[in-house]
Amino acid sequence: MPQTLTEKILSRASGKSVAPGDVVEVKVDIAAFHDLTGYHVIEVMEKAGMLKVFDKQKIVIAFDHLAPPPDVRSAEIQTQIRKFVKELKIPNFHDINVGILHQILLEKYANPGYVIVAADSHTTTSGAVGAFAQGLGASDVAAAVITGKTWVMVPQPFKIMLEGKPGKWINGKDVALKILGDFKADYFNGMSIEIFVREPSAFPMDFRATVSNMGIEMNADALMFVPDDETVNYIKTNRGYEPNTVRPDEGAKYVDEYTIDLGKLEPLVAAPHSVDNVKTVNEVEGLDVDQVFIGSCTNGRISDFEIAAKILKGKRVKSRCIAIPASYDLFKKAMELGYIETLVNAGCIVTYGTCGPCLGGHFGVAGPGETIVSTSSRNFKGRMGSNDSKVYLAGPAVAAASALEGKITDPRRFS
Ligand SMILES: CC(C)[C@H](C(=O)O)[C@@H](O)C(=O)O
Ligand code: SF4
Repeated sequence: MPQTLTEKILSRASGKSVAPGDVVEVKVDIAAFHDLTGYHVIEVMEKAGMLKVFDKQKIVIAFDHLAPPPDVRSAEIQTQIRKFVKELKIPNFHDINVGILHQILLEKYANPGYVIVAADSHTTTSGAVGAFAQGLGASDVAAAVITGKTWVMVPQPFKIMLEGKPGKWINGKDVALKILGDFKADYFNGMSIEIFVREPSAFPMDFRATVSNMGIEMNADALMFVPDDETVNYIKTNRGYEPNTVRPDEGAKYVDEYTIDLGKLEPLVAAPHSVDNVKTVNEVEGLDVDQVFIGSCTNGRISDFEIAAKILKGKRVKSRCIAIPASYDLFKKAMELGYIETLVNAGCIVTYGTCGPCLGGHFGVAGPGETIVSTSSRNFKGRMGSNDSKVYLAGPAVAAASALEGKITDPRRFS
């Protein structure tokens, strides 16, 4: 029987041929956690009396939510995790100066065909390279860390085809929001989305990462880009080796199919307070904006900063603007390319590698009555701070254009 990517990966990982609906035990290739959930993962391991890991090389830990620690409790949590790392001699530990877990997984560890579990919902991000990547609760991750195994119900595979080339200011976010607007946030429950890109180079890894990242906002069990030349090039360029790839078989069966013509997309936003309250930028243009956030594991990559820098070059922002590349490596690259200088000269506050304001933690929490335009993943009530603030999710072009004008702005004005 021809197999989908989902079936192929889960068949390999479980050691038997699987079909949608099967509940199987699978071997994990990577189990990961960050500071905020790591605390609970370790607590579960301690309570179970099993403070051990199945394979040191396959555990990845990063400090991002509480990086650098905004309060004493956060500092304590990080100290405790550092102790765990030292005692168990975990090599793949990334302290506060490296980046957001999902970006680190993408840059350094995720490979096509891998099964990745991490104690964070946006683990789906690694689907950008064709990994079956799922966020799990702390107890399930603790079990995977100890045993190297987890269980899954094999999801129903859904096929999405991306055709054509995106226009100048269109980015992965517009594709994610298009899917969310057309299907609504709970549609893909129990499904895995497999995305085929007709012209691989037209939809680069940064864009793919944004869409995979928001797979969890679509409630999908996984969102994977079918590995192609772009996947191989990305891994080769970043890590110096050519990965093994895995692709669905010809004739594999999907529950449904849907095609997006990238050339026809326009800049989209998700208006408060849900990710599927999707509108075109023109429908909300002109609304006053207090703060703009360009960053997060959703849209804090080089192409996001490139787009923002193009719009902000030689100008000055009218609203507050906080910009955070998702990792130290991305920050350095953005610095070399002059994007950081451009953003700083435009009046943005720039740092790197923290979740910061994305979940209202620190580094620019939204105040009562404020309107935020954010390139991050969620706009639920109170997500970025006050319950009385409003968050509009958008790609970097809408975010930068809005910062510049101090109100929601169509970036196509800057063409
Ligand atoms: C704190 C963490 C558990 C959470 C998640 O799982 O996604 C956070 O990263 C988020 O984006 O809301
Ligand atoms: S950047 Fe935001 S979405 Fe990503 S892991 Fe951090 S809090 Fe979650």
